[in-house]
Amino acid sequence: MTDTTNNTFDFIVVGAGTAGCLLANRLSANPDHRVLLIEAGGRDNYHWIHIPVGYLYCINNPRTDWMFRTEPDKGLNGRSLIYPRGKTLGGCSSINGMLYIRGQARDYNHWAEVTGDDAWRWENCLPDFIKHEHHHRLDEGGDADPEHRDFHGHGGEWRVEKQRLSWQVLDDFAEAAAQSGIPRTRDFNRGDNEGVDYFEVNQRAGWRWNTSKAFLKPVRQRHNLTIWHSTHVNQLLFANDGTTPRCVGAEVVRNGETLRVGANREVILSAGSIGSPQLLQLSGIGPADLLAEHDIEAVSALPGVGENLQDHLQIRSVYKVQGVKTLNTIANSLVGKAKIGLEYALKRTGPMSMAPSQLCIFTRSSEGYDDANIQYHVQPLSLEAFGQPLHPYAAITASVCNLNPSSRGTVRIKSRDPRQAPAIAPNYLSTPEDRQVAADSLRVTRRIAEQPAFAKYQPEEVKPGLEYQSDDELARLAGDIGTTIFHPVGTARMGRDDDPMAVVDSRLRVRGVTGLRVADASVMPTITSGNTNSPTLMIAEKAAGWILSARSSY
Ligand SMILES: Cc1cc2nc3c(=O)[nH]c(=O)nc-3n(C[C@H](O)[C@H](O)[C@H](O)COP(=O)(O)OP(=O)(O)OC[C@H]3O[C@@H](n4cnc5c(N)ncnc54)[C@H](O)[C@@H]3O)c2cc1C
Repeated sequence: MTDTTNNTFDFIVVGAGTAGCLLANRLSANPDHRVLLIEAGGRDNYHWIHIPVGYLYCINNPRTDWMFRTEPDKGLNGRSLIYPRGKTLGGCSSINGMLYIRGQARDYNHWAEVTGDDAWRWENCLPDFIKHEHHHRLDEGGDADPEHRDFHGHGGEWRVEKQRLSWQVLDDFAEAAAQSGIPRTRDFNRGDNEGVDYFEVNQRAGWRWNTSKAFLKPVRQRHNLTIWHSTHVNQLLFANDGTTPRCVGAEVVRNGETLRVGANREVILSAGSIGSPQLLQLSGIGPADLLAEHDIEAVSALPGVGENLQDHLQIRSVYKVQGVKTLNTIANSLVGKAKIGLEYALKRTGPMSMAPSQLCIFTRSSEGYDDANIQYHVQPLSLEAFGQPLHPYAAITASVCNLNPSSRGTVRIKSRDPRQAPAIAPNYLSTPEDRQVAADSLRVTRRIAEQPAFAKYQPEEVKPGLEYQSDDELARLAGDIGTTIFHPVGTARMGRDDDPMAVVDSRLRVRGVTGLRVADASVMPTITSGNTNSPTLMIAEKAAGWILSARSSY
């Protein structure tokens, strides 16, 4: 191994994903800080990253995806899922659905309770969402209402736009939702997201807006910022002078060579909900029995590392429809495909500018809930599974997920080899409550589909199928048709000092060591009620503030 004393920085950020790109930007804003950002994937120069519909070609593609799979899952009737995670500059923000959703105020108030730190209350998170935001309704000539500025920002790096498309069948599904009693909303992001409307997206003029373009590109010229892509971090390095172990850098593989890089002040782990617990475990921070099983010397025995995995399981109902166009029928002919390509080439609009989902609904699966506990992603298309062809008939998909599942899974290394993927076991639908919400939410889908605005298309429930009616049947069917909506969180969760399963404290410092924080989706104690990208950016914004305000290393 080459020991490169020249490779010493003030801060090392591991992982140039959603959180890592923002952190590198903020930490290098002070020219006195030497910052190294390390990313295992390559540059984000693949054209399908930037054309919105290209997420279809980035998922399950080794050029942009880690190509993980879950363990066979009992709740999914033994199925194993592909489990995409972005492997390129921008991380998952380069391959995700671009949907901009913050969650609910109660999510963050709960984090504040769990950690005992009011910094996580909704009103104290709001400024960190707003800080980097550039919201279309606040543009000159935008249609912001007077309160909009209380909730949204303008002039930040993170662009939020309106979608550049419209579908009659989705307008009518939205009307059907309203007819079923769900209120219309114009903004999902003010703390209470109940309602129906089109999603807002992270795009700029019809192109994907990922965190690499937003936070890295404008500052790449900074002399104090070094970006190493195509560089795999094998493990974190610790100095132990008999007191508390201190994280002093990382071992990386770059251009085929194994190197050590040093950090004078802090290492910030932003490798995501799979990569961060994997790296902690490989570095001797994890459950004592797991470390012993792989003969890894314990630096800090923390039983919570890799536990508490939470994800949203989307249950995809498919409705065949009559007398209206969907993407299935348009894209199934050569002329249709050509028209779609031409529209995007000329105007950056239409299906190629499409995020994976267009219409959003937050509602309750049953009367017993005080707030929305399920979310819909509705699409004017249907297919058997991602990567497979569209069905040959006109159809829509109404995918519903339980926002606050009680099932918990794990991420555990399978060997000491840093190149070997860890075992990912989400344990979906493993609690009676989650199975009940799954069954009830399928009934809510049916109720919406029965309303006059949608019933006029004579919808036929192809999946799961009206022959299934009981709780047990619907929960089992949910296991057959359910799949990840790509939101793993919680595997290095924060908590109070006396919480044995907490991995980091409320300021994201790893327990039992110094010089190391985790700042990414893995620190969430509970999953947010919605999509997880913007909450992760908010976490990174907070972390950057805390790191910069610390006078020296702690
Ligand atoms: C297909 C898909 C669709 C999604 N759709 C949406 C959506 O529409 N809206 C939404 O809000 N959220 C969505 N999400 C979720 C959201 O994108 C993630 O929650 C968020 O990006 C997580 O950010 P992160 O910083 O925690 O991790 P990541 O963005 O995954 O960043 C981690 C980075 O660390 C790197 N890394 C990992 N291990 C190592 C290592 N050993 N060495 C060096 N580098 C390493 C990775 O390559 C990656 O770049 C989606 C995710 C996916 C995958």
